[in-house]
Amino acid sequence: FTLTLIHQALFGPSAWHRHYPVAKGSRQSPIDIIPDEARRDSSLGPIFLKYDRCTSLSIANNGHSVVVEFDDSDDRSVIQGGPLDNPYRLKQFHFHWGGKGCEGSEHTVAGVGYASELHLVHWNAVKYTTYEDAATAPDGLAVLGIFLEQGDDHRWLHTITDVLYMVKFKGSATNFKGFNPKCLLPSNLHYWTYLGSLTTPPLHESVIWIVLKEPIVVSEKQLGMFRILQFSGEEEDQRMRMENNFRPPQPLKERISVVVHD
Ligand SMILES: Cc1cc(C)cc(S(N)(=O)=O)c1
Ligand SMILES: [Zn+2]
Repeated sequence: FTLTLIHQALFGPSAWHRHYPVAKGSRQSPIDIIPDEARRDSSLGPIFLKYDRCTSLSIANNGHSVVVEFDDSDDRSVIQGGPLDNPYRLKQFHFHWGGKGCEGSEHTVAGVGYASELHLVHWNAVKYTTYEDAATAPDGLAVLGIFLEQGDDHRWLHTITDVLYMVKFKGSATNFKGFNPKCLLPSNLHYWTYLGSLTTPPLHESVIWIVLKEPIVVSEKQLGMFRILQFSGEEEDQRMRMENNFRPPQPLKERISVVVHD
């Protein structure tokens, strides 16, 4: 327990500003979304998700989360519409979660967190030639955030939780082809959107955030499967269970507010 506290103090969110001064920037993520203060913008339309099943490639443990990578060499799997000027290509998705019974989402809604949060990361391949270039540009990335609420078993999440044992340790990866993330979407795509950042270092302020209002429901058992993952590598003797890998909400600063579409 004390090891975790020391680890948090040295490497956790409150220490990131030492190596990444942008951590105290003007458009940091996540934030606490206050629905009653969200502005309506009639020019803001619905988002469209075109996810082609055959672009998923692999699932990996990168020491911070479990990530499913996609083939982003063309526009087969994209998000478009809403606040976006052009299609953004799906590159990867990953999760953030808490400890047993604790909250683990990054964004909160009127101060309330969810059990977990799924991030589908897309990049602007129309304006930028590589993901790396897009990741440092103010309109380079579009991340779709989906809350996971604890309840009944999710019908499709087992396709991910069933293979987590294969990527238990940092640096491990395995084949994960033919997965369509459409099965992880809630029934409606009403969303809040605001300009923000990556929520883990390097914290680039390059993300147009689109956070869905409706959570998906997953069971405590399925959430518990994420906690078999380790922050540490197989060879490290200090076993560090991967949990509470979320950044707390950051100051809204001069961002007037979030915009809502429903
Ligand atoms: C460091 C980092 C990289 C990527 C692609 C995405 C994020 S996040 N959690 O903001 O979606 C963080
Ligand atoms: Zn994330």
